[in-house]
Amino acid sequence: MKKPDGKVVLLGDMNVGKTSLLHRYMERRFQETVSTVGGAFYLKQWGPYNISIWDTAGREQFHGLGSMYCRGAAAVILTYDVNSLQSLTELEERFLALTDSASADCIFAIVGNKVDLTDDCALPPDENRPEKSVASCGSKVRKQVHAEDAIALYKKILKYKMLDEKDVPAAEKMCFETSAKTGYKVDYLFETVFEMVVPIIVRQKAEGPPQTVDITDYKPAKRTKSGCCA
Ligand SMILES: Nc1nc2c(ncn2[C@@H]2O[C@H](COP(=O)(O)OP(=O)(O)OP(=O)(O)O)[C@@H](O)[C@H]2O)c(=O)[nH]1
Ligand SMILES: [Mg+2]
Repeated sequence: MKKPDGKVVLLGDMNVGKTSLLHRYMERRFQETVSTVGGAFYLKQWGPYNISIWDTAGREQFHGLGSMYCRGAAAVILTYDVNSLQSLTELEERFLALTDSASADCIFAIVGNKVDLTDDCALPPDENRPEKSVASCGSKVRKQVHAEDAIALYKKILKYKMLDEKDVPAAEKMCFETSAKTGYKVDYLFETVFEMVVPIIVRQKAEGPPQTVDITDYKPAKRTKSGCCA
């Protein structure tokens, strides 16, 4: 197997559509998924580089694995469901700290998935959208999370990382809305991220940081009396 030159990690709550987004991009289709256990990755050739794209499990009991997967990541795609405000809140409360192990110049993208379920009929036509299902809005629900909410989160991330807005890509550029089901903006998301990680890969290769996942770092979640993981 080819050795990856750089790493992109998808993080976010269970059920937001991380696996579906990755399938849509890599396999060019939408299919029923099962909730991810642990993590898995695809290798994507991008120019002369091999980029590993890690799909992680959103379920609470796998939470401890997240920072291990993020180690040295050149980009983290924080994913939420546009129909669940809670899934956006979770990104800040549960997932952001996992990115402490990412590369110091890691790129952050915030992605609101499942826009096909919303009544946002103002979606512009997009050539990446292979199906027509966004056209009808009749039975759709009002979006719970709006672009401004995602932009506010992006700004909080910059604060958390102590980064200056003028040194990083603009919030508007790094907040995406997608549909893994219809394919809406999925290629655009991944390709924008890949373009941005190339300079990071070049720097990482020059410096030679470790790119491997060390499973000895994984600390299992504590078991509660009821037998569930806390
Ligand atoms: N309508 C719609 N459903 C979607 C979309 N993306 C994913 N789903 C559905 O949402 C459910 C969860 O999708 P997954 O891709 O498994 O979610 P996940 O984030 O990988 O979840 P975990 O692996 O548990 O962390 C599945 O039933 C998908 O078919 C989308 O864009 N639109
Ligand atoms: Mg999954």
